[in-house]
Amino acid sequence: MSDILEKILSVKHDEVAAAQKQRSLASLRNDAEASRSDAVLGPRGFANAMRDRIARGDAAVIAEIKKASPSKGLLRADFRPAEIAANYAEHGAACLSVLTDQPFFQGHPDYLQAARAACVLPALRKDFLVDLYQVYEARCWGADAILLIVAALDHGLMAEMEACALELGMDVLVEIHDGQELDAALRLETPLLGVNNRNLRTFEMSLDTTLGFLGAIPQDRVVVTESGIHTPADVAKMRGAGVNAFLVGEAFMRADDPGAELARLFRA
Ligand SMILES: O=C(O)c1ccccc1NCC(=O)[C@H](O)[C@H](O)COP(=O)(O)O
Repeated sequence: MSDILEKILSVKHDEVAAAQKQRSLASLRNDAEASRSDAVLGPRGFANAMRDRIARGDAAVIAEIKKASPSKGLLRADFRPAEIAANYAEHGAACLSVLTDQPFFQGHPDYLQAARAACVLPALRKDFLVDLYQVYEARCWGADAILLIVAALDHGLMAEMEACALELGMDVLVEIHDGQELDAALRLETPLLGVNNRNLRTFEMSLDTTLGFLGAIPQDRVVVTESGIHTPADVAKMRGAGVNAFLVGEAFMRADDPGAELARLFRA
């Protein structure tokens, strides 16, 4: 029986096939290339925003905007992406992560555009990318970075997608969860290496997943701990181990005031 990740990936292949019937790759690529020099859509420098925070001694927080998730269902009924983005920016987020997946996370490409327009922060297209077509889409929608999940991709295609993203001026967050995936991630150029504490097939969660990788990750990579960060103690545990970059969704989405919750978790 297929797990949730397999189901998501199958839907993504169908979505790409359907989108390509509406609009050719060549047409999409033209707009993606033109967007590089667009005053509004031009890339904002996701990796640099992360590195700047860390160089100042602060935590670099990628604050996520997600309405729902497969593991937890609806997270936030009163969901206004632009307001949330501005609120995150006011409270010190380094970057945004915006779900564009609709069937599993109730996301939308419009949310990415609205969030980005509401503040100056760079934004990640948070979705399950399985095809170059989605990389061009991401840039057309104003994404400053894309997520590449090692478990979801053939390694040759992953390298091609990274090269395409970099060529378009976007950064890449590469995501791993288990040991065999690290080598493939390190073959990419990106400095941003996400370790997902959530097993995307079983939803099991352990912050020890990030901690277990630390000895094996070269110093020139920025380790981003992803998922399951809920308390100041979780943040302190990570920072104590030398992890200074975070991707947080649920804890903020469930709070009355997501930005204030960000400040509360990361104040120290
Ligand atoms: O969040 C899920 O339920 C999920 C299920 C299947 C694949 C991916 C999933 N989440 C993506 C993420 O990794 C998180 O949105 C992100 O790391 C933030 O996690 P959290 O702070 O725990 O919301």
